[in-house]
Amino acid sequence: MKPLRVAMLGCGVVGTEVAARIVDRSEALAERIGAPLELSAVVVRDLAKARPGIDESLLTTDAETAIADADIVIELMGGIEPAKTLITAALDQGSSVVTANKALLAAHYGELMSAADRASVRLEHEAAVAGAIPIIRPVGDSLAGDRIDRIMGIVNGTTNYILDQMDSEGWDFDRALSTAQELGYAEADPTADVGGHDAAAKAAILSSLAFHAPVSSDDVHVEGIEGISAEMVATAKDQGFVIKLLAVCERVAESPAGPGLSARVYPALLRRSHPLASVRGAFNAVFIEAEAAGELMFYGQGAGGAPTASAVLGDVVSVARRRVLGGRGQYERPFHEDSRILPISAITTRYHITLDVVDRPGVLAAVSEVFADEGASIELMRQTVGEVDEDEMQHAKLVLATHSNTEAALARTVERLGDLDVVRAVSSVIRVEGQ
Ligand SMILES: NC(=O)c1ccc[n+]([C@@H]2O[C@H](COP(=O)([O-])OP(=O)(O)OC[C@H]3O[C@@H](n4cnc5c(N)ncnc54)[C@H](O)[C@@H]3O)[C@@H](O)[C@H]2O)c1
Ligand SMILES: N[C@@H](CCO)C(=O)O
Ligand code: NA
Repeated sequence: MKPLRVAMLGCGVVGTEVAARIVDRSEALAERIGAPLELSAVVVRDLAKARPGIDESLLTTDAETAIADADIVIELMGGIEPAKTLITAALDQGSSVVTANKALLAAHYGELMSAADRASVRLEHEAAVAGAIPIIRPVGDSLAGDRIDRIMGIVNGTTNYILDQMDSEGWDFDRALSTAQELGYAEADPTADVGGHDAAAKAAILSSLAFHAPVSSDDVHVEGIEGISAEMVATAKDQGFVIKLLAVCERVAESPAGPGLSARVYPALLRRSHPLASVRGAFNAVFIEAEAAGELMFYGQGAGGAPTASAVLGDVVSVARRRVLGGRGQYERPFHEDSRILPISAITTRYHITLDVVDRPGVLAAVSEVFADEGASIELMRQTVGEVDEDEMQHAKLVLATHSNTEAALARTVERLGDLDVVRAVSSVIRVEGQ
C-alpha cells in the first residue's frame, strides 16, 4: 500500500522523540496500520540546529508546503499561533491532525473539532492531557455510555515534581523548578505550569469531554503553587498531609447558585493515606467517578519527551488506520449539554487556616465567634506555642480545620479573622480535598 505521508510541526522535547520512533519502529507501525508511514517533513525554526537521528533533508521552515504535501500532520510546536492556523489548514485540506497542544485546545476546542468534523477527518489529542496516560479516549469514548460526575486529578507533572521534591528532599522551589525544566517536563514558559494554567487547560479539555459541554480554560478557576512555601510543605508533612496541585471537574447538583458544572485548579492538602498522595515526581493520576462504572483511576507519566511521544504515536496509528480503512470518528459532536459554570464562591470545600495569634485569654472565643457568625464550623483546632516578639508578647500558632462550607462563607471567615486584634497574621489558607 502507498505510504502515508506525515509532516511534523515543531521538533523540541516531544517532537524529537516522536520523529525517532516513526523511523525506528517503521516496520511495527506499518504492521499495526496496514500501510507504511513516511516522515515527509519536519518543520523547525532553526535549520542550522543539530538534530541527531533526524534526516537533515526533511528539515524545513516552510510549514504550508509541508502540510500541503501530507496525509497526517503532527503539531508539536505549542502555543496558539501559528499552530491554530496551521492545524486548521491541515484539517481543511482533509488531513488528520495529532496534537499535544492543550493550551490551544482549551481555548478553541469547539472551533477546531468543528473544522475536523466539516472535513470528515480526525483531530486527536491524547498527549494533551496527562501525557502518556490514556485518558482522552477513556473519557470521550469508553465512558460515553455512562454519566461522569467527578474527575479529580494531578495533571501537571512539573508542579507535582516541584512539590514532591520540596516534600521528600527538602529542595527549595527554584531548584526543583530548574530541574523539572532540565528534565523536559515544563512548558516553554514554565509560569504556565507553576501558575496552574497548564492544569487548567487540561481540566477544561477533560470537562468538555466528560460533561458533553463546551468548557474553556477561561471557565476554570485557577490558583497556582507560587504561594506554597517550604514551611507550608513542612507543616503539612508534620500534620500527616501532602500538598498537591489538583484539578477538580464536577457536576454540582445543588449550590447557592443552583446546579451546574465546576472546573477548578488549586493546591490542596491531601491526607498521606489518600491514593493521590503517593503520586510522585512528574507522574500524573486521574480519578473518575461515574454513575455506573463507580470509581476509576488512571496513573502514569504525565510529562517528558518519551512518555508524551507514546500518546502521540498512539493517535498517529489511530488516524492512519482510519485513513486505510475509511470512516469517520468515534466521538460525539457537537456538545449537547448545558455548560452552566458555577462561580468558585458557590462551591463547597474545606480549609486549613493557620493564624499567628497573640497568646492571651479570649483568643479562642474571638476566633470561634467569627466562625459562628459566618455559619462556618471548625472541625479541629490545634495550638502550638510560638515566639515571644520584640514587645515581649507571647505568640501562638493556631491551625483551624474547617468543616465543608461554601467558598463564599469560608472566604468571608478568613477575611474577618484577619481583622481581629488578636490575630497578628493569617499565615496560610489552603483547601483540603479527599477523605
Ligand atoms: N514536554 C512535555 O512533557 C509535554 C507533554 C505533553 C504535551 N506537551 C505539549 O507538546 C507541545 C510541544 O512541547 P515540547 O515540550 O516539545 O516543547 P519544546 O519547546 O521543547 O518544543 C517546541 C518546538 O517547536 C518549535 N517551534 C515553535 N514554534 C515554531 C514555529 N512557528 N515553526 C517551527 N517550529 C516552531 C520550537 O523551536 C521548539 O523546538 C506543546 O504544545 C506542549 O504543551 C509537552
Ligand atoms: N508541562 C506539562 C507537560 C505535560 O503536559 C507538565 O508539566 O505536566
Ligand atoms: Na494522555
